[in-house]
Amino acid sequence: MYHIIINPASRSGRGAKIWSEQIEPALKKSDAVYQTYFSKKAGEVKHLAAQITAEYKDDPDLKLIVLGGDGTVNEALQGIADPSKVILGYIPTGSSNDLARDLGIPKEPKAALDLILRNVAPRVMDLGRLTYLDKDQPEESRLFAVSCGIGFDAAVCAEAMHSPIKDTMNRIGLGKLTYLGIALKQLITARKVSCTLTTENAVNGKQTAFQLPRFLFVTCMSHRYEGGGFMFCPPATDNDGILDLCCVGNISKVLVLLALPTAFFGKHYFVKGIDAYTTTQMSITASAPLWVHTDGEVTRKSCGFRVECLPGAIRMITPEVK
Ligand SMILES: Nc1ncnc2c1ncn2[C@@H]1O[C@H](COP(=O)(O)OP(=O)(O)OP(=O)(O)O)[C@@H](O)[C@H]1O
Repeated sequence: MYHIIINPASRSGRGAKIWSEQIEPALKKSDAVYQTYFSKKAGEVKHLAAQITAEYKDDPDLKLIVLGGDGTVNEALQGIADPSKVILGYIPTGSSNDLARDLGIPKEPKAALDLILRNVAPRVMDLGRLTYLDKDQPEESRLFAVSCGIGFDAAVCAEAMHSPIKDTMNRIGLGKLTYLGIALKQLITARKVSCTLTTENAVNGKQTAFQLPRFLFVTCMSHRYEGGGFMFCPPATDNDGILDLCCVGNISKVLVLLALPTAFFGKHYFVKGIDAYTTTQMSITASAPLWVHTDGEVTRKSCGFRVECLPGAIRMITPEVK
């Protein structure tokens, strides 16, 4: 049986339409056995995933299908009791869809459903786990599928989540322009603070600490794309047990503006001050609290956190073995 969690609010309400006009009719025509779970408000996807995985905890191959954007998948991950028992399918209806982009899952929802119904063998995929280490606040962890980050990229997500024009722009198919506008504004106003980044060498386990004075952002990726197609980490592979980092240090904002379009093609490392690292786990301590995101979901500002790769933590329905 397929357990399908639906975020009707994804892409400013298009999720509901895609479900009722494309996915539900196709499912009814098929012989698939399924149960649906609609989120009614933000935060509910986590509870639905927790409820399903608790109720079917004895099923080692629980088929959990998420219809929504990257943020919906991220929320579902927070609720799944034991990811190793879950086979995750994804029907992308968000505006960024970076997870689907990297996995090769069709962006056309009906084609994504067809892939799920074809019953292809799932493959393992790494997850990341971010644990906040702020003093005076309880330790809290969040899983992520695509990436997590601190600084500019998270600030863009934070503002986009509450942007009054995002819905209107999404409705007329120009959602990406919202992000572009917010990114420009955030770039102008971004406060650069310093941080210490500690990585662990993926091969020999050796730890290295870097000082990044006045950094703009650090993103830690399991997949290649974030932010709607920016290929910040071209070598990132989601089943190698390694996380890839893109660190944007103390470079002029004009240079950042020049480098950002090249990041769509993964060519931004020509700029001195943008550096790539690989790690199995890393920690970051910033001199002031900054926004932090996991898969574009922003819940708080933080001065420090640890990130680790959870190799092969979940099984994912994808078109081909990478
Ligand atoms: N019924 C609902 N009403 C409002 N918000 C919801 C609902 N269900 C889930 N959410 C919220 O929607 C957000 C996830 O949206 P998601 O990122 O998947 O789509 P999107 O915003 O269209 O895509 P993108 O992030 O790519 O722009 C989460 O923050 C989640 O809490």
